[in-house]
Amino acid sequence: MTLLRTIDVRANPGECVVLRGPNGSGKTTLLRLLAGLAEPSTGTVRLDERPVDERDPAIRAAIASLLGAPATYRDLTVHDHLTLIDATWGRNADDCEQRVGACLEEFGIQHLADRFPHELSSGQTQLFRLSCVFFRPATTLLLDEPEQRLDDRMRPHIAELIDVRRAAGATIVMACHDPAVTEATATRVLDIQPAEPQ
Ligand SMILES: Nc1ncnc2c1ncn2[C@@H]1O[C@H](COP(=O)(O)OP(=O)(O)OP(=O)(O)O)[C@@H](O)[C@H]1O
Repeated sequence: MTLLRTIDVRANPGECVVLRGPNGSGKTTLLRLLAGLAEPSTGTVRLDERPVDERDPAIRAAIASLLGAPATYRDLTVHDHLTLIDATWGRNADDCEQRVGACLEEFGIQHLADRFPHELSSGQTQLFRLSCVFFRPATTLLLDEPEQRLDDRMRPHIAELIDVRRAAGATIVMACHDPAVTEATATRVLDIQPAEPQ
C-alpha cells in the first residue's frame, strides 16, 4: 500500500512550508519521514546533506518536532518538564528559572506551571507540548497541526510564535488544516494529494 505519493520538497532556513491536504493524504507520514522516525521505501531525506537519522546526535540537536503525543513524566510538573529540557540541552542553570518563566508566559500557561501533564485540558496539553518543542534549541521545526485543539485566541498567537521563529532563521515544515494559520505562517504551501483513491 502506498501511504504517500512521490514528493520532492526542499525547505530552507527562514522558510515555513505548510503541508495542506485532506485527511489521510500523507502529511503526518511526510513529517515522520522528515524527522527520521520512519524510513521511505524509496528516496532519501537529508538535513544539510546529512541523512536524517534520529540516532545521529547532530540530527537530534537540529530537529525539534511535535508529532503525536510526546512522552511526559507523570510526576513532573509543567515547570519541571521545561527545567529538564533546559538542562538536557546544556543551558546555564543560573538563568534557567528566568527562561522557563518567559516560556510559560509566551505560551500563556504560567498559571499551569505546577500542574502535572495529566491535569491539563486538551488545549492546555497542546500549549504545553508546543512550549516544550519551542523551548529547546533547534534549527528545524516539524509540527503536525500545531493549531489543533486551540481556541480562537490562541491560534493566531501560536501562528505568530511560529512566524517569529521562522523570521529568526528556523526552517519550519508543518501540517495545517486552518486557513488563517496557514495564511499567517506559510512562505510556501504544498498541497498533498492522497496516494490512494478516497
Ligand atoms: N500506522 C499506520 N499503519 C498503516 N497505515 C497508516 C498508518 N498511519 C497512517 N496510515 C495511512 O497512511 C496514509 C497517510 O496518513 P497520514 O496520517 O500521513 O495522513 P494525514 O494527511 O496526516 O491525515 P490527517 O489530516 O487526517 O492527519 C493514510 O492512508 C493512513 O490511513
